[in-house]
Amino acid sequence: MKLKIGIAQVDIFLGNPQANQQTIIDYAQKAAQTGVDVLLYPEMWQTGYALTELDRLADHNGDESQALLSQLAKQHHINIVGGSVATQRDHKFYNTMFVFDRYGQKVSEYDKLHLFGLMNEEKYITAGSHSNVFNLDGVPSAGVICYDIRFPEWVRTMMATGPQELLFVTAEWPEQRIAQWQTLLQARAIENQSFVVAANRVGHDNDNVFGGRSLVIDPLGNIVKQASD
Ligand SMILES: NC(=O)CCC(=O)C(=O)O
Repeated sequence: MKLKIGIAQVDIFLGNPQANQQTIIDYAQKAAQTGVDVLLYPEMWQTGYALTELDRLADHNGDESQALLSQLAKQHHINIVGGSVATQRDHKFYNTMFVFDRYGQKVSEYDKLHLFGLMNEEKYITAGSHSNVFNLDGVPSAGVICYDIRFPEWVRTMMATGPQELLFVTAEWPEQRIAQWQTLLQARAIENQSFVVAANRVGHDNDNVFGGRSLVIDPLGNIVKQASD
């Protein structure tokens, strides 16, 4: 099975879902025009890390994000690994990935399990409790969110269940640790003998400059493609 992968390595407007939704719409269109089978978006693409404004910004049950991603998947007939968005459920906030198949059907929903203290995530966000495996065009796959890649045993346990052949990673990974980004992703590819597809955002927010360098890595750890900063 051969899959053409699209990675949306985009900037994110802090606390501005409308502007960010337009970016996501534009990239789905570009992906469809170039025959992409699976499109991956970055972490927290609706809002960025506007964590102090989650009361106002978090997507209730993820309804708005899910409707948009489902519609784009169906309209363009592409699978979408929807990065992640800030969601609100039962008076708690989560960092949630939604995955949709080509027919607009949701195939997975995952709340980030390892919260990143250096970006204050654990002060505002509730950790998820389960892993994230799904099947896209017959390819067994898994998805993780940013800091999750620093937990190799946990990733390995999830990847071994299939075994999963493809690991999708969505991120807001700062430039200052970008060398670790690459090394960690190559390690996850090698130890799981799987492809790794990783989307990192570019641009900056009030606290961080983000490093881009989105990657596709083969099961031997070789870099198949790497974006710039
Ligand atoms: N958004 C994140 O989880 C960032 C993780 C990160 O930067 C790291 O070094 O780990």
